Amino acid sequence: MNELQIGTHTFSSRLILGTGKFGNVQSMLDAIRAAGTELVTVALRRFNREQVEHDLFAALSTIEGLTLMPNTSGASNAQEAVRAAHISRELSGSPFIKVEIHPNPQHLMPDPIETYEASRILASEGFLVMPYIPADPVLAKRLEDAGCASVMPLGSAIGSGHGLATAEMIKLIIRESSIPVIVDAGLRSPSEACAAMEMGCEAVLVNSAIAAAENPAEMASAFNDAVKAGLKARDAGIMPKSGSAVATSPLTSFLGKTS
Ligand SMILES: CC(=O)[C@@H](O)[C@H](O)COP(=O)(O)O
Repeated sequence: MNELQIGTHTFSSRLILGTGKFGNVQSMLDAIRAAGTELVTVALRRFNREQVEHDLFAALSTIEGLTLMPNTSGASNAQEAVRAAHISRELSGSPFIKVEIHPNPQHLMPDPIETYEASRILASEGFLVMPYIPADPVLAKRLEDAGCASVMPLGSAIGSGHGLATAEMIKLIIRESSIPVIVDAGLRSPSEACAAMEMGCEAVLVNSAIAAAENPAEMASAFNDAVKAGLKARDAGIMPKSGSAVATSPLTSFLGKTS
């Protein structure tokens, strides 16, 4: 199966995990392994420079081949996000940064203006910028032109479990985009991840649906299967929809005689 290419990096897995909301560190590590994921996002505010042996960064480094994508969650404007990105690169050594600027805790919607500004600056500094954005095709194209490595439109509000509420807008983004489009946020069940892949997304980012499941590792494994199934179906060529019924019985027999 073909690989996910983000900037100069390639990944076999199309499932990106968030590391928040897990009941404990072991549950998070088990879920990451079960998901087969190679890229996880971590909020910068959760790195702990003073207690390396206990912190999340140390725990994640026990998983071989795992790449970190620090995120700027907690930043309320471009200036704060850029500062967070600089610190995160120093601490993690990762070239990836998920620009996440949502100033209003009531709905956590990304601020498109501040997100664009931070992404433009960080891309010009050589970061592999993965901005979390509203499902807006115009903004997505502007971010691509600004040098972002991918765009990550929301399926629905973070942690809401409302799935692919923005599906039609995401399809427009995919149609216009030359960089990977990754659905980030709102997915509730593996079937939605499968649908996102069938639709043409290059990957999905999931946190709440896995961390809040009764059995996070089993759910991570189910998402892993679903993402693979969606990609496989897309590559196999999904039949077009028809406005009317199309009989499955052929009008001519195998011998070429009319039935
Ligand atoms: C962890 C992270 O980056 C979240 O902000 C992300 O948007 C995931 O959303 P869900 O928790 O809805 O999967």
